[in-house]
Amino acid sequence: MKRVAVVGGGLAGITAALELADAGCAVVLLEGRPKLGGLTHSFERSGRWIDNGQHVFLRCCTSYLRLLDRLGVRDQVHLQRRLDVPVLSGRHSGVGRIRRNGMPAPLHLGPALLSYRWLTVAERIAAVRAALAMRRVDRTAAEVDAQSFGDWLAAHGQDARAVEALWELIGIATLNARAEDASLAVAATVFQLGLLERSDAADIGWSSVPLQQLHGAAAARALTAAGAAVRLRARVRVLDEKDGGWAIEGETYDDVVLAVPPADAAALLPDGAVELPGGWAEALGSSPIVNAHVVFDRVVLDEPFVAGVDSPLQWVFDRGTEPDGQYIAVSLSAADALIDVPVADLRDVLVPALRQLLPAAADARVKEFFVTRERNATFRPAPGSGRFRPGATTNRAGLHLAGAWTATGWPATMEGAVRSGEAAAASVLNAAAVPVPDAAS
Ligand SMILES: Cc1cc2nc3c(=O)[nH]c(=O)nc-3n(C[C@H](O)[C@H](O)[C@H](O)COP(=O)(O)OP(=O)(O)OC[C@H]3O[C@@H](n4cnc5c(N)ncnc54)[C@H](O)[C@@H]3O)c2cc1C
Repeated sequence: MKRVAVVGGGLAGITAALELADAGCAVVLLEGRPKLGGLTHSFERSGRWIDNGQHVFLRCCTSYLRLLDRLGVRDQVHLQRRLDVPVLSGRHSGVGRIRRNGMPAPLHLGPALLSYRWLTVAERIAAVRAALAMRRVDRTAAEVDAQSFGDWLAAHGQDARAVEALWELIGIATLNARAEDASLAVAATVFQLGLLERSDAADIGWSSVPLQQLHGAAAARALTAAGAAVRLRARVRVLDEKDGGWAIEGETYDDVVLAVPPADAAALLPDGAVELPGGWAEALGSSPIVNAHVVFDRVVLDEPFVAGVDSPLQWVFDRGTEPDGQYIAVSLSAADALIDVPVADLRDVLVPALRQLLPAAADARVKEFFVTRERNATFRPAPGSGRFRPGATTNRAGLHLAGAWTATGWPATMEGAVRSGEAAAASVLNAAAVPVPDAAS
């Protein structure tokens, strides 16, 4: 029986550990923090469960959905029957909608784009043309990775308004980067797999329960039931090669899966284990996400979520109505300019913006306002970042890598993390990864 240590208990490590335990390996999962779930976690505050940041997924996230099945929590997420995003403006009244019809791709989005309220008719036609051209981008080519998504949009007739009110509406939330700062290859992955290749791919899903319950707690149960040992508060500081295996804190393993963030991986990897340029972890970098949590004294949002244009707000989520109010989360991605702004200053900007976007909030009283900040929420999917993303198999026998930042082709998402965990498990088992269809039926 192979003895495997999985270091890191985020979605990547959870997936690798479960797959390896299911395949008959003796698995020990070592997580530095007191709970599993990594960047998807929750905490209790004033009697409410708060997620560190709103998370959504798409129907095309087939590996993530398979993990939810394995964890026995698929019934704890909600998945739209059909993509429908209400888009509100901070300057004008009315609702634009990005939604699909029942037609096959790419016709499923045509009517919505051609009637999209926040663009002129000429911009809508140009957007349809660009969307069709985006279907043909080779997302696997290194020269495409080196190009900027923003440059590509400009070269395909997308003006600043179309970038802001359409492409970045989706792009910033999924890439955690502005178009000009994002690799065309990573953007093409999102738009091709998420929107343009299958009509149902972009139906949006979200958890109906706190993320800690959906991922961390469910994973601890599933791993224990599968015979894996879960060790919390077990931060790994050194990885030693020993007798053809690997030693961690005095115990030896045949294989190790390092499923930790890039900087932690760089610190633990032996010299020469990956063929990446020196300083790769710093070069990959990280990008922040800020969430503002606002409790109003009445219901102000009667949709599960809305997106904003002409507004500092990006996406606004209903986090639950309460007997005397509603809890709203505002998710702000690519938040470099906001990550260090004091709470009071964020409140001064975001609460008036909420009142402008949501008419029902105009006279509502704010009962609570607080902020969660994730400085290292994702790696930066900058043009050329692909060359800093290693695959699951390293140059050292028995040493494997996982994490949303590894070479999955995806931006740093839950789907990317789970896919990387699958790839690492396949690398340990010395087997080809089981091909996953790109979108669930
Ligand atoms: C606020 C926010 C919003 C997001 N929104 C979305 C979204 O809407 N949709 C989406 O798909 N994705 C979203 N993401 C991204 C998604 O959460 C991540 O891509 C994914 O969870 C990363 O999983 P991971 O396992 O690769 O890494 P991590 O979750 O970072 O897990 C790594 C784990 O390793 C542990 N660790 C580190 N060093 C050591 C060590 N030396 N020893 C032991 N353990 C160690 C860490 O404690 C951590 O638990 C969001 C992220 C954030 C922060």
